[in-house]
Amino acid sequence: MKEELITKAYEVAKERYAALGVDVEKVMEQLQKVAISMHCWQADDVLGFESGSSLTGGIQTTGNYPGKARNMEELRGDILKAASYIPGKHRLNLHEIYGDFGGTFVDRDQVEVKHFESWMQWAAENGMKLDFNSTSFSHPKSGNLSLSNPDKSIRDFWIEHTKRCRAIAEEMGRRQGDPCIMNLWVHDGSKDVTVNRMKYRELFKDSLDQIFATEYKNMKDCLESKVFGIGLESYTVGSNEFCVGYSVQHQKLITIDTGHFHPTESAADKVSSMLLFVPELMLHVSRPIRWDSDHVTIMDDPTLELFQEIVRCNALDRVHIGLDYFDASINRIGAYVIGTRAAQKCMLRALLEPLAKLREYEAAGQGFQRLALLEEAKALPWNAVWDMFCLKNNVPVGEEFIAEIEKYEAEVTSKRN
Ligand SMILES: C[C@H](O)[C@H](O)[C@@H](O)C(=O)CO
Ligand SMILES: [Mn+2]
Repeated sequence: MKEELITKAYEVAKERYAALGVDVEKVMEQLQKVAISMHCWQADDVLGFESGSSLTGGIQTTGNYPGKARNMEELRGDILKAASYIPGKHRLNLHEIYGDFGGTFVDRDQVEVKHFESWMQWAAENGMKLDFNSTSFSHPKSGNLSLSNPDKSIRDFWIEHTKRCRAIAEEMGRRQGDPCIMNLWVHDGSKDVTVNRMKYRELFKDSLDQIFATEYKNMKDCLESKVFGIGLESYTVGSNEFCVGYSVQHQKLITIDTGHFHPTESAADKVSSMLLFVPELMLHVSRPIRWDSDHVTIMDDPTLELFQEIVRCNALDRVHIGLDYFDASINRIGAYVIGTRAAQKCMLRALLEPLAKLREYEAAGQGFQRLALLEEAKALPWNAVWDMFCLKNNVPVGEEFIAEIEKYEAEVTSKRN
C-alpha cells in the first residue's frame, strides 16, 4: 500500500516536472551517481586511534552524548549502520589518525601504507571508496604552527607526515581504481597579533612545494582554507587568499568548507569563480552556527544554493562532495544519516530545478517570470521524487529511520561507556 502511494505521488511529480521541461527519470539516474564522502570523524568526536590523544588545533566538539565509537570495529560498524539508511553508494573520508596501528604508537612521521591495509580491504569488501586527510592537530608537535613552523625540526616532521599521507592516498586510489581525494588542512595560526604574517606563509608555501614535489596519478590534492580556529583567532596561515592563490598557481583542488568563511559570505558564489581557475573542487559540507561550529548538515538555503551552483555550472563531474561536522550532542549515527540525506536532498532539488526555462526567462530579460518560477519551484513535489529514490534504493522512506536508529542505540551504542 505504502509503495503504491509513493508510486502514485511519484507519477504525479513526474508530470508536474515534465511540464517545466525537467526529466525526472534522468534526474534519478544522476542522483544515483552522486557519491558523498562520509567523514569518519563524526563517529568518535574526531579522536582517532592514537592512544591518549585529545582534540587540539582550533577545533572542538561539544556535547557528551553516550555511545561514541571507541575502536575501529565499532567505528566501522557505526558507519555501515548509518550507510544502510542512506540511499546510493558513498565514500568514506579517513583522517590519518584513524590508521590501524595495531595497538602500538606510530608517530605521524612514521605512518605507512600498511597502517591502512585493513581499511582498504574493508572498504573494498563493503563497496566503499576511500578519501584521505593528513592530520596536523592533536599531537604534541601540533602547537600553533605545523607546516609553517620556523623550527626546522618541527616543520620537517609535518612535511614528512604529509608526504607519507600522499603516498597512502595514492595507494588507496590505485587499489580502488578511482582517485583518492586527499585534503590538506592545517590549523596553523596565531591567537594574538603577529608581526610575521609573511614569514609563516612563506614557510607554508615552501612546505607545500616540498610536499607536492612527487607527482601521483591516483590521488588528488586539495587545499582547505579557514578564517580562524579556536585559540588562533587573530591570524590563519592558510587563509582563503593563500589557498586559492596556491591552488590556482599549482592547479590543485580547493576544498570549500562551508563553515570556513565569514558568516555573510556565500560559499555557493565561490563555485563558479574557482572552477574557472582550478581543475576541481572538494566540498566539506557543514553547518556553521555563528562560527565554524560544525553542526550537522541540514537542507538549509546555503547548502541548497551550493548544490544549485554545482548543477548550474554543469560541474557534477568536477566537484567532490564530502561532509565535515562533528556533533557530540546527539546520536552520532543519526547525525550521519540526517546530514548525508540532507546533502542528497539538496542535490536532488538542484537537479530538479527547471533551469532551461529559468534561463529562457533570464535571456529574455523577464525578471518577474524568473523570480516567480524560482519561488514556485521551491514548492514543486521534489519530496515525492526523494521518497521514490529511497524506495528504489531499499532504504527507509521518510522518518522511518528514526526508529531503526533508536533500536541500534538500545541494542548497541547505549551499551558503550
Ligand atoms: C577534521 C577535519 O579535517 C577538519 O574539520 C577540517 O577539515 C576543518 O574543517 C577544520 O576546521
Ligand atoms: Mn573541513
